[in-house]
Amino acid sequence: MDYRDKLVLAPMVRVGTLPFRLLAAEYGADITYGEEIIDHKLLKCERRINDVLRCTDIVEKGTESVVFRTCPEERNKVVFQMGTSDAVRALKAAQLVCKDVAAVDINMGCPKSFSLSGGMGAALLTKPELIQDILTTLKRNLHMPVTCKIRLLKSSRDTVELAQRIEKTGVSALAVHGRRVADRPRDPAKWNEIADVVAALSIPVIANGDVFEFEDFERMKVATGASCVMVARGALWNASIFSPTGKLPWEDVKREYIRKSILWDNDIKSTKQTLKEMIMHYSCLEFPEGKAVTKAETLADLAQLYGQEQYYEYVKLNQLSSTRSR
Ligand SMILES: Cc1cc2nc3c(=O)[nH]c(=O)nc-3n(C[C@H](O)[C@H](O)[C@H](O)COP(=O)(O)O)c2cc1C
Repeated sequence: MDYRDKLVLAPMVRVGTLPFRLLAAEYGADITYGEEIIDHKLLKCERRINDVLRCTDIVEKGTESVVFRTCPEERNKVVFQMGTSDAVRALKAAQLVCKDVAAVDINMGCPKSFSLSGGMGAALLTKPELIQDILTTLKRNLHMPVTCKIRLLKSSRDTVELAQRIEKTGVSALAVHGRRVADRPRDPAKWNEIADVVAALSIPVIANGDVFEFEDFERMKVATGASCVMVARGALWNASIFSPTGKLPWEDVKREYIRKSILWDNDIKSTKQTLKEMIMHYSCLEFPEGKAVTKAETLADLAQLYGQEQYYEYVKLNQLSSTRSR
């Protein structure tokens, strides 16, 4: 994986599943992160080839619950992000997915209490020895790029010091979200502190925070010196942010997202959550569309809501005939 001059879709829980990643890639994202998946969960899973959808599934053993789905089309750009607090567990979990993805990333920035209480996410930022243990264990045993994503520490000097320690582990790149753990999403990202990290490292830095228009990619590159820029909310609200020819109407992007969700039989909870996030940004969940999405129980319900019944029937028919021909 080459980390120079890339536009990157950020990891987003419940959002960064296969349809959304493929959508972002179609509009121009060079690298697409999956949602964070916790190592404990992966260790209860097995890898299955899905002959009907022609993809690979990581499925909870003894169930049909798909924890991660990927397909050959995205093999060279998908990054698997993991939550962990233990090197051995992280390695075992990564070994389950490493054949199917381009890189493995460790989340060291999540400020949510479930992460912190498990010693994961931003809890790692205060444990440089553990960071080193996790990253060197992965680097030594996985023959693929390993990266991590951090937030800013309380001073720029501390962030740079930690980033330099991380660089020494041999990671291929470092993603820096320009906010501190206590910052809220509305607080401006500190691009100047990302610039300090870029200046101190030789490996590529992936700069993240407050990109909302295509032009912001270039602005952020110039302001930080980073060669890669990562976007989360700007892509969630309109995945065509990656397109150099300008954003497409939100309605078109939403329709394409629903079609891809149908095609890849995406988890209904994930599809609904992603749609709700989009609707909350442009409209309101209390309006009829929002209420109908909230009420939807299946992809068929959503297909009907967005006038995609024919497409839904066509996809299901194809999948059925593909099942029968095996
Ligand atoms: C809905 C949502 C889910 C997120 N899930 C993750 C995650 O799984 N892993 C992670 O490292 N960051 C996660 N983040 C943080 C983003 O990756 C990103 O660092 C942050 O939103 C700042 O980027 P932005 O200003 O472009 O939104 C999430 C953010 C959002 C909005």
